[in-house]
Amino acid sequence: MSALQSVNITDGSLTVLFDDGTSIVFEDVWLRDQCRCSACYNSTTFQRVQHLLDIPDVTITSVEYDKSQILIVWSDNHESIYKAEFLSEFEYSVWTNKRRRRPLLWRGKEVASKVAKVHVDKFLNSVEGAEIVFTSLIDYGAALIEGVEVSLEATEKVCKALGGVQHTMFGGMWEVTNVMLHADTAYTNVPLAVHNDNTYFNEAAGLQVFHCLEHSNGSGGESILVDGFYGASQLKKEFPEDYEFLTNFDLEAQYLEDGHNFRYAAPVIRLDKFKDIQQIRFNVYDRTAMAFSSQEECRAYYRSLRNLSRYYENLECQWKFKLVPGTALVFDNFRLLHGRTGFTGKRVLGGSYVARSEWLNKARALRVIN
Ligand SMILES: C[N+](C)(C)CCCC[C@H](N)C(=O)O
Ligand SMILES: O=C(O)CCC(=O)C(=O)O
Repeated sequence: MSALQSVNITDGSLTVLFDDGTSIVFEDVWLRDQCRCSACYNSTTFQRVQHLLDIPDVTITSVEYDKSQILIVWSDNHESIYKAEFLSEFEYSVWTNKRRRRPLLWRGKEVASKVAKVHVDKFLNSVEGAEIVFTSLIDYGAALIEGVEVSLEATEKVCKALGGVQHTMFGGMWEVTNVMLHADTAYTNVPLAVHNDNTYFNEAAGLQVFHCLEHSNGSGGESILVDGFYGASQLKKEFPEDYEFLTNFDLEAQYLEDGHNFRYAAPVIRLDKFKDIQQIRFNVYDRTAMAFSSQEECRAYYRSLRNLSRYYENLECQWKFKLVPGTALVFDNFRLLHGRTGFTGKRVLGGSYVARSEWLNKARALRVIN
């Protein structure tokens, strides 16, 4: 941990030099906003006591410090203490790097040997087991939970431990069979090209959990996963203008069913403020018929989607495997695309969605991510 070396008041800000050479300039309003005294901060709820508009317009009157903390006396005679360890977290590159992720991109079945395979008892009953699963979800976007009793109830316990059952119009825990419970081809036995779910929701499901509860009197029904971030990264290298288009153009998607008309438009490749890929929303089936502002925009739409899709449809980029009863697959619906081969016979897929906020919360609580 960096110790304080010097502290200087420079009109309206404080320049703090740490003994590792790091220098950070803090504005007075920021410092007052971070005061952690009992009048300014509720240490039980981790919330500020006062409104932003009630932060007084004050100046720093005096500063005292040693290696581990700073005492500021304000022009309204309020006193604030700041620990060196707290302040050191706000060096911009340190602060931003803590929030950036570096997923381990993968291409095809090589990932099978890398994703976590954890027994359900270890996942549910040990911190280590949970850490392994969430680390695999962060690194590769998938994990396998083995030894799960072949029932929806046992699968639900896994979904809850991942962050909770996310309820949508499809229900909470669902059983997917080739019976048209909903107006969607998932409830058939036809092949499904790899896709992300819920491109028509304002926020897509975070995780999907698939547990094949039964497949009898038939064949096929293999699951397919592909790393959506890998494909998008390849598109950026080989077709940069298409990448640019798909990170800016709002593609509209829709889900229609009796009594339901979900519709949402967003980029197929969503970037965060660091220009890192944050989400893929790729589903060839749920696209609406769109009007375009120009012929060029229309042709860019088809060209860029097809170029991206070629990575996702490239068999060398796909991990194809048969889910068997007892093993629950969990994967990141913001990153991985999933699909299946056609099948015959009776096939029952149990599972649920898990909201992104909820599973990232679990991963953060485990300190798998910041
Ligand atoms: C069965 N389960 C609820 C998982 C999916 C339901 C259909 C999802 C739709 N095909 C989409 O891509 O969003
Ligand atoms: O049946 C499967 O294996 C997957 C179905 C699917 O893609 C979905 O439910 O979104």
